[in-house]
Amino acid sequence: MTRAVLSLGSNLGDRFGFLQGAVTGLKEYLRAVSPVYETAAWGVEDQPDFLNAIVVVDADDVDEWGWLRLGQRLENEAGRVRTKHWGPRTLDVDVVTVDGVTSEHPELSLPHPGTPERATVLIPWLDVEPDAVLPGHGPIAAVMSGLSAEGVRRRDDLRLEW
Ligand SMILES: Nc1ncnc2c1ncn2[C@@H]1O[C@H](COP(=O)(O)OP(=O)(O)OP(=O)(O)O)[C@@H](O)[C@H]1O
Ligand SMILES: Nc1nc2c(c(=O)[nH]1)N=C(CO)CN2
Repeated sequence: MTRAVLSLGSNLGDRFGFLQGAVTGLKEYLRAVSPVYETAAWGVEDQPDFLNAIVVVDADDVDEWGWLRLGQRLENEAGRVRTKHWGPRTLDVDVVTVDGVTSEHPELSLPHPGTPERATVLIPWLDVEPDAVLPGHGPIAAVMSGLSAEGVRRRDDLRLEW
């Protein structure tokens, strides 16, 4: 059994529809789905706000590479066009962690190296797994306590169905 935490993001087109499409595509594996957050863009700041959410998935027959491929398939189904690094996208699916797996492979780095700096990942993750631990960094609540939550706003009017 591999349990994974995936982060979903969208800042182009029907943002909520793309997140809902990803959740629907993961239906058979879902264990938890976070609230949706409207978040100011980090990295390249001159782009539209994102919607971000976290899902927890698990499966007997999907390993870490399987989660990556599944995420990439969902991105492609959302019509994602790869343009610039950290640029706007219809759907981004990042593999945040896979239980028991660390990797420094350039195509699959685990835990995802951006996680300790990203309130856009940690805040929704805390909603669904308040006691989670980020390997190498400690409890996610402690990691988040060192970051600002500015620009991360919960959208209670948007609920992902699963
Ligand atoms: N944990 C991971 N989850 C998803 N992709 C990863 C991971 N580790 C490495 N990658 C690789 O990152 C590459 C680029 O992904 P992508 O274009 O989505 O990056 P990005 O979303 O712009 O930036 P970031 O990865 O910092 O969020 C992919 O080809 C993928 O193989
Ligand atoms: N708020 C926010 N900003 C981003 C995000 C994201 O998911 N949320 N993803 C990016 C590329 O991975 C770049 N910037």
